[in-house]
Amino acid sequence: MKILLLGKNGQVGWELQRALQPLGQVVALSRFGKGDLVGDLTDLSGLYRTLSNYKPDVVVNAAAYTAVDKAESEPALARRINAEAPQVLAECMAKLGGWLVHYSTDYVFDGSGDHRWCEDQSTAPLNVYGQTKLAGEQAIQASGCQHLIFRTSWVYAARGGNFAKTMLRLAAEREQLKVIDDQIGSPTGAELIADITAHSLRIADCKPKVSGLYHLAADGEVSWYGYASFVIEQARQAGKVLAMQKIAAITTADYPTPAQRPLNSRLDCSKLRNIFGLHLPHWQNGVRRLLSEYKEY
Ligand SMILES: NC(=O)C1=CN([C@@H]2O[C@H](COP(=O)(O)OP(=O)(O)OC[C@H]3O[C@@H](n4cnc5c(N)ncnc54)[C@H](OP(=O)(O)O)[C@@H]3O)[C@@H](O)[C@H]2O)C=CC1
Ligand SMILES: Cc1cn([C@H]2C[C@H](O)[C@@H](COP(=O)(O)OP(=O)(O)O[C@H]3O[C@@H](C)C(=O)[C@@H](O)[C@H]3O)O2)c(=O)[nH]c1=O
Repeated sequence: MKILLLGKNGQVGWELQRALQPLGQVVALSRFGKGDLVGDLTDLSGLYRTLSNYKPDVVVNAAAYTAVDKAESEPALARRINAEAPQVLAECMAKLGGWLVHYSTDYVFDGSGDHRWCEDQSTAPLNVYGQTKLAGEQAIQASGCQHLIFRTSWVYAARGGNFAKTMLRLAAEREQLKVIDDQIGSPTGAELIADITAHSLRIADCKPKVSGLYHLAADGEVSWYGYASFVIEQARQAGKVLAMQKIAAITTADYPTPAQRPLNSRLDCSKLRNIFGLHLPHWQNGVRRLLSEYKEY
């Protein structure tokens, strides 16, 4: 299998570099590309040329515009990277007859209710990032290419920026933290996402019917406040000295941000479980592992 990985230095991209190796020949690109291969998702004609010449069997797109608040003031750039580039990738893979693996987000939903969202439920993103990610999904689906789109949530990894690492940094610097307690979701490790991707691709290679959209999030649920409390408690138990004396649970209304975020980010992952036979571990398992491996911590 000839695999082209885009976004190799992101949280998920970094883990994919490891997880995809056993599947075949992997060429991994950052935004700076390699030789004639273009890796910059803003360069649509360069992407088209790269895929047409290189002719991969699989493109795995881990590159994205992920700055949720900043996207509100850079909608054109977010759309280019999250929607227009995936459309080019999908149209090329439709012509080549290959697979496109792509990642999307819980932020495509409006966050109403307290149920777990299924893949076929109505989307209504509250912010620019979510709107552009949804447009990317839709372009891939419309292209007719064979695809695996994994909608995941609250991604963390030892490498890269994420909420858990922000909380550890703030807890080391400040006496008090205030964290939102009414947005509920499931922190999901990049390592897990990469391993599930590799497993699913192996199955997809012999079963083209699995092409489609899947929810992929760790089991269980928690608020950002509960997640932060868990991370800080684990750090303390491991002997880390923190300045933080108090962590206060606040509401979304108490923490205004440029981008509105959904209250209910619970994803129902039964489709992934049924089609691929995969049981996703509880979010605490992966977060414990992150903390035991995270060097600076
Ligand atoms: N992070 C999260 O909490 C969640 C992420 N997702 C989705 O999962 C996927 C992976 O996310 P994650 O690994 O966390 O994201 P990261 O922000 O860690 O990584 C994104 C990568 O995209 C790259 N990138 C940004 N702009 C461009 C560009 N113009 N051309 C090429 N590469 C570019 C970045 O490059 P550089 O390093 O050079 O900046 C970075 O390596 C994305 O599709 C994201 O939308 C879904 C749910 C939650
Ligand atoms: C730093 C901080 C954040 N928060 C809140 C703000 C926000 O509602 C929540 C998470 O903040 P962040 O900005 O880290 O997370 P955010 O960038 O919104 O995370 C999202 O990223 C994109 C890419 C996704 O696809 C989503 O699944 C999700 O992971 O925590 C606090 O309550 N207190 C704090 O001190």
